[in-house]
Amino acid sequence: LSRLPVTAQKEKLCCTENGPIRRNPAGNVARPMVQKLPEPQDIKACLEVQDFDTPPFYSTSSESFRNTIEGYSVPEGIYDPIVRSLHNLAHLFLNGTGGTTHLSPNDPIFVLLHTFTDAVFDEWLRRHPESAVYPLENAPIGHNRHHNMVPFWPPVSNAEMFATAPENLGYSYEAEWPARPITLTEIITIAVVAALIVVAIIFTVTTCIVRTSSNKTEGRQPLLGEQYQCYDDQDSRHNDKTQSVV
Ligand SMILES: O=C1C=c2cc(C(=O)O)[nH]c2=CC1=O
Repeated sequence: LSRLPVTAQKEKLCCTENGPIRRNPAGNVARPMVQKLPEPQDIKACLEVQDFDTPPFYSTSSESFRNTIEGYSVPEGIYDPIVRSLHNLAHLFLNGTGGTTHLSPNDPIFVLLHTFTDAVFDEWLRRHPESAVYPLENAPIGHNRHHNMVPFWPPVSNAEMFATAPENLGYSYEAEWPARPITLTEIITIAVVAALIVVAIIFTVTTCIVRTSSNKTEGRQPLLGEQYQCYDDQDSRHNDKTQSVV
């Protein structure tokens, strides 16, 4: 705020009762758990949560990607009422306008935080195409698949926005994501391919050794081996003019 022109500093940036934007990052001494920001490994962990959402499709849902990225679960997905992580933790860390619901959009960090949260969601959609299922019913009002998102106009449903960005929405995120863990199927495939390569190598090497050694053995044999001697004996018998042939 101090970097704004003096006139802007005196003005209310937005029409709230809260006055100018306030930040006191990591300053909430009453809540030590919100004195830190989320870590990169928290992003990695939440990207591995399998299901998009789980009953009751609320802030108490456990093992739900939606509730985890929102920040009501530990980053691995287990719901814990005292935990604040990821998106919520970033809000609460700001400890001021940006940490107060309904005022937080007044802090410009809001846009960055929510854009990054959407980028994580986009990456999750990409990694879990098989379990990317938006709740059809039983979610709170406005949060079922075909409900329209309030307050957008013209109306747009949750289902329409439950889509990967570049392919469906016309924008993309430039972010480096932690490596995806190898799945069991991939481990089995790699093991089978590696085993086949090892067998092929052993077969090739063995064949070469056998051929080389048999070539060597053949090479050492006298040109006139037993069979040639045999022919030789026969020939000499035929040629022996002293023996009568019957
Ligand atoms: O502005 C917000 C403030 C929040 C505080 C929490 C919390 O978990 O206590 N969550 C928030 C979300 C916001 O958007």
